[in-house]
Amino acid sequence: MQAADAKARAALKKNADSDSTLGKPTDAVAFTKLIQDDGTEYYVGQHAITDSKRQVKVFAWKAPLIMRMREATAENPSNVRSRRDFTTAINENRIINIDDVVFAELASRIASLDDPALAVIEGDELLQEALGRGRTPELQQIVQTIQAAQSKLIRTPLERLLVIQGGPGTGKTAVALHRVSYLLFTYSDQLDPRDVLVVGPNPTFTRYIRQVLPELGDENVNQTDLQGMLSVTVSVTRKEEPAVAKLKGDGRMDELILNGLRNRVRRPADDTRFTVTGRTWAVSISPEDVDDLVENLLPLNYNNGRARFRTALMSRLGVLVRRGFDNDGTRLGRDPQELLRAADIENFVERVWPRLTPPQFLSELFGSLERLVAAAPRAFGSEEIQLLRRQSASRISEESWSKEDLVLLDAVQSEMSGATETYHHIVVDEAQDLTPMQLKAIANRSSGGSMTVVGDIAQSTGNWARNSWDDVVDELERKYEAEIVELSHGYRVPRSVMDLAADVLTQAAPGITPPVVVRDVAPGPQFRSVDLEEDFDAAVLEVVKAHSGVGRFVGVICPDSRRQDLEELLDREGVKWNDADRGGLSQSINVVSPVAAKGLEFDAIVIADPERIIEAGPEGFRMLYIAVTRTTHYLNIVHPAGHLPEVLGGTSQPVTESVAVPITGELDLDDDGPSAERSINGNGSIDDVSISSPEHSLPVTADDTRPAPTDSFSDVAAGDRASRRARTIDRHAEDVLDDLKDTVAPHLWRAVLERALEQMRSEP
Ligand SMILES: Nc1ncnc2c1ncn2[C@@H]1O[C@H](COP(=O)(O)OP(=O)(O)OP(=O)(O)O)[C@@H](O)[C@H]1O
Repeated sequence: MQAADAKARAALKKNADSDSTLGKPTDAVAFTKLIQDDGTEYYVGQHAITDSKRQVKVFAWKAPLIMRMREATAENPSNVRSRRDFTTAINENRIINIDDVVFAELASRIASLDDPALAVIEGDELLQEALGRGRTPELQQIVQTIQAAQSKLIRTPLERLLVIQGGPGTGKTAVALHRVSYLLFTYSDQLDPRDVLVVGPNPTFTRYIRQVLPELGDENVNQTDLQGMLSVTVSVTRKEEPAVAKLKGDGRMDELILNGLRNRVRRPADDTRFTVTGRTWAVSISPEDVDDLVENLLPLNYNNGRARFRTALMSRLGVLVRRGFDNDGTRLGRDPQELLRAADIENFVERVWPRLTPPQFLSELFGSLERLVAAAPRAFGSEEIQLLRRQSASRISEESWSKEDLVLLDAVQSEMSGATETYHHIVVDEAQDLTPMQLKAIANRSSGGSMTVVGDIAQSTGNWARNSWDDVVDELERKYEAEIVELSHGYRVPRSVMDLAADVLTQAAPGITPPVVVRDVAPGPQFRSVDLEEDFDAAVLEVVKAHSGVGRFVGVICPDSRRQDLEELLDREGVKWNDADRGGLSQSINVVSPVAAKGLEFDAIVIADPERIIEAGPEGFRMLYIAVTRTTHYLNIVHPAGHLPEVLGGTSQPVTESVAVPITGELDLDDDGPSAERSINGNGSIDDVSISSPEHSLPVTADDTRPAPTDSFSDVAAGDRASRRARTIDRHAEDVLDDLKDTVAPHLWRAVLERALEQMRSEP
């Protein structure tokens, strides 16, 4: 049976969700039993199961009642006495393990602990088992182990602008997708899967996440990357200079486009005469008449305005024809408009209000300095206008377009037609990188402002790398005020790796706290120093093969400058590998650029030359932070001898163009940063000791964890620390000055700085 409308479809789907035939016969019937204080029992599974009298035997995980009960914690059991988790054999509906949590008992056990929440997560066997599993090229659903903090976000009501901030691996993507499933279930009378749009940063990411919703029983949700979301399809053949790319993402481009379109409507310089069939006289339209006709139509979208202009013109000319007949004293026996020549009308409309396509408009705008100057809002500088100016191709089909142009073409399309497909709920992943123009394109597609926006400010890179959610929220806030909520536990990255990442974070995003890690995994980060440049790629390959040889899902994160050589070596050696920057992921070896690695995860990450990743920038430290945090288990860092960056415990100081300014949280000016004080010992665990660097302390072996520190280097370490601190302070001071210069008149600098210090001191 076909459902005629969205509501009926939703009702059918809801019924189907409680149909015991959903899911495979080998799926677990239920995975949890919740028992309330009064003894009532609730079985929970992937799908609801009802008996012949339509009594629910097993509740779907996403039923609001169940979600609320699963948020029970030891401190706040909310009428839930105990929870029993069942583990079933894979592809066999047979229980192989049972784990019981009795909340009162748990409460007394953890009462004395420093961080009870963490202790509970660490002690959650089912979760730990799930996190320890090997990864695949597709993200998996997490219904059985959703954590209380995640559940609260999943359950946030539909009509919200929810922003989820969280460090790497805190489950933001997983939460956003499970939220979609929850919303489709709970608001099935208002929300059809086709009303939901999930937007990711690139096609590889979309492929990586696309199975989660169908696995949860939700087909037909639109999942796409940003480029795929746009309404204009032209192929991208042009790469912009960074300054041009940044400018084209600027929100002011919207106004430039609007002005540019309005400027295309032109009044003729002289009167225009229109022949009247069968008459010796003609009717004419003056420039002032055109002004009158156009005035009220300009605020309409361009195409609609054009159509209305044509109608208004015809009716005005009709009046003039009728008047002419009256003056002649002749009877007009038909519609006066029929006496006008269609070609004359079309030519005139085309002269005043030309028919345009988005590519034609943009090509002509960028190709004319005069048009650009006329369209540029006052805030545009002359250098900015020059940045946009380019030679138009002689034929529109030969014009070259950049990916930044695509967003502009989309904006032109929407200004022209006023019609963009809209969605009731939009999920935006990796939102921290989006340009204002991209954000506008997304906001344009939201029918009422209901969105789930996820990302991590510390991983914000690109031309619009940012240090807060403020401007993102400004672009997206229409009907609802944004609620920014943070996830603080990291489920992906093992502790020893996150400790290393935390050192990188001090440079990447000072002031941001790394996630609280919930698992330990041996062996911790492994370092490999390579003496000769000609041996470098072979050393990377050796490490990669060691992982792929035992069936691990490997990501090789490689800076662009090393990419071609590495790819050639892989091909020469006949190694099967996959280019993760184009298309999808393969089960075994995937070569990926730092920026495309965002959002992905692998069993093993091999970083080839971290120093070059930092130097390639922009936001090189953030790129390295992203690279380090992609692993669920193994991390290998291969570097040329003497070129291990200081933030990873080496001695090299990569030359970077930009250093992120502090973001949030307290500034601890006396903090030397953990990188100066920590080292990883031979077992991969971390000791709080002072050392200089592994390269000073021991000869570098072929494949080595960072060696244990020795006391004899503590003086060097102190000296290093002092000079590093001085350099860090210098850099930040320069950043603060740059910001001041950009935003405050010079005579106010001192007062502003003094006031800022005062405010900092008075903050709790
Ligand atoms: N409650 C959970 N139970 C089991 N696995 C979980 C849970 N939460 C998160 N994970 C797992 O942790 C990993 C990281 O999750 P996810 O990719 O959603 O994190 P993220 O915050 O989006 O990371 P990034 O910032 O790197 O994009 C995934 O493998 C996910 O399945």
